[in-house]
This record gives sequence, structure tokens and C-alpha cells, in this order.
Amino acid sequence: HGWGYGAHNGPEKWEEDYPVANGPRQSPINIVPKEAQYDSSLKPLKLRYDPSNANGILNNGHSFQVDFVDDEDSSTLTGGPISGTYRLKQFHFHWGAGDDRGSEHTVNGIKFPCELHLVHWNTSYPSFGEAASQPDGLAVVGVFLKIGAANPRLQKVLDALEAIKSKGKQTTFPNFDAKTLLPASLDYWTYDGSLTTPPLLESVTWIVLKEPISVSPAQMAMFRSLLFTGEEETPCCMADNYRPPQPLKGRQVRASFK
Ligand SMILES: NS(=O)(=O)c1ccco1
Ligand SMILES: [Zn+2]
Repeated sequence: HGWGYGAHNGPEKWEEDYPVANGPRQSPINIVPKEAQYDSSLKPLKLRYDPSNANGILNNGHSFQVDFVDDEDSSTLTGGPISGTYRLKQFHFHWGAGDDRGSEHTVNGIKFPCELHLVHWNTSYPSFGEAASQPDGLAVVGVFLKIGAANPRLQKVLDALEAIKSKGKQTTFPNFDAKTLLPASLDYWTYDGSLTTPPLLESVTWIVLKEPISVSPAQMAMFRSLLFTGEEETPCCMADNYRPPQPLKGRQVRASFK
């Protein structure tokens, strides 16, 4: 049976099949703002997303993701802590069964109910797969979701979930502007890390935005209406699909803001 988030196949067991789980640059981490070093040489983030690149939405059995056509430099991340051009591949979320947990990164030990990941790959490599095995191959922008007013831009994504309730289901998801999911401020923390799900590859430059976006309790309930399980299995609600913070192992967390 493959990896998951249950007692028998969850984050505490991943090292059995993926020994890099105990590596030197694992993600997520707890971010301690007072220990982050302001770096004036960090450039502003530049995110230019073309809504026409949005392609489909998929329940992959551990989250759901919106996939983008990435055969051109039309939806890109540049600037920030990275050099060169990274292409948007997909975005997905991690969330809790209750509003007291769900995010992967934490801030001063605080968990948010949900965290959005926008996954980009370095175009100096021929493909996402190739880039994913390189130390500078990927850049993931993390955005915290905080309980508050309903988020109308998020609602467009949530309305598609009824069509992909169980594992393996997918549907078309055209013309979506991922920029609408970003907060007003692009202030960020950045550090060298990894994928937070197996294969846990240590190829990610993490860019975690300081400002959260809002999500309402009713919208959180829609995330939790998804299933980890396939149509023929005993249904199990998709929630608590987050890896807890990992040891910093001497890494520096830099801040783009004072
Ligand atoms: N959760 S994440 O953004 O580190 C990721 C992307 C692909 C696999 O895991
Ligand atoms: Zn993720």
C-alpha cells in the first residue's frame, strides 16, 4: 500500500520507503520571524500567470491539484530569491480536519487551517521531472489560508470539487487566473527545502508569503468533502493531508521584508 496520511502509511512511516525523509533540507519547517534574516538583496517576486494555461483539476488521492499547460514561458515566476525563469506546473492545497491545523509550514508554532502551494520548475532543465531531481529545480510559493470571510476567488476552485470527489477523478478547469489566489502583499520568507510529499526530493526553493488569504468555515467544509478513497472503496474524507515541520538542520531562513 502506497504512502498517505494515515496511521499506517503517514509522515512517520515515509522514511521506510524514502530515506531522504531524514535528509538535511526537508520541508516544511516552523518559521520564526524574529530568527529570519532580512536580506536587502532579495528581489521582489514576479508572478505572471496566463489564465488560458489552466487545464484540469484532479483528485490524486492525497490532495487535489489544478494543472497548467507548461510548454511555453506564459505562466512564470521570476525574481525573488531565484535566478532564471520557473514555469507554473500546478497548484494544490493541504488542510486539516479541524480549523486548528492543516498547514505544513507554521509561524511561531502556529498552524493555519490550510496552505496553498503553487509549484514551479526551472526552465534551465527540459521538464518538471528532470528539474525535480536538481537542487535548484523547483520553486514553490506557499500561501497560508486563515479563517475569515468567504473568499470568492477560491470559491471558483471549490465549486469544481463535486466533480472530483474520489481518488483518480479529474475534469477540465479552463481559464483560471491563479494570481487571484495571492494576497495583496508579496512579502515572503525563503529557504532551501524539499517536496513535502514523497518522493520528498530536496529540490525546492521555498517562498512562503507572510500575508494569508481568507477562507470561511463553510469553504473549509468543502475541502473536507473530498475523499482520499476511490469510488469502489470505503469512503474516507480527505483532511489532515499535511506533513508536520521538519528539523531546520542549520538552515538560514531569509526575509524579503523588515
Ligand atoms: N507539497 S509540495 O508542494 O512540496 C509538492 C509538489 C509536488 C509534490 O509535493
Ligand atoms: Zn504541497
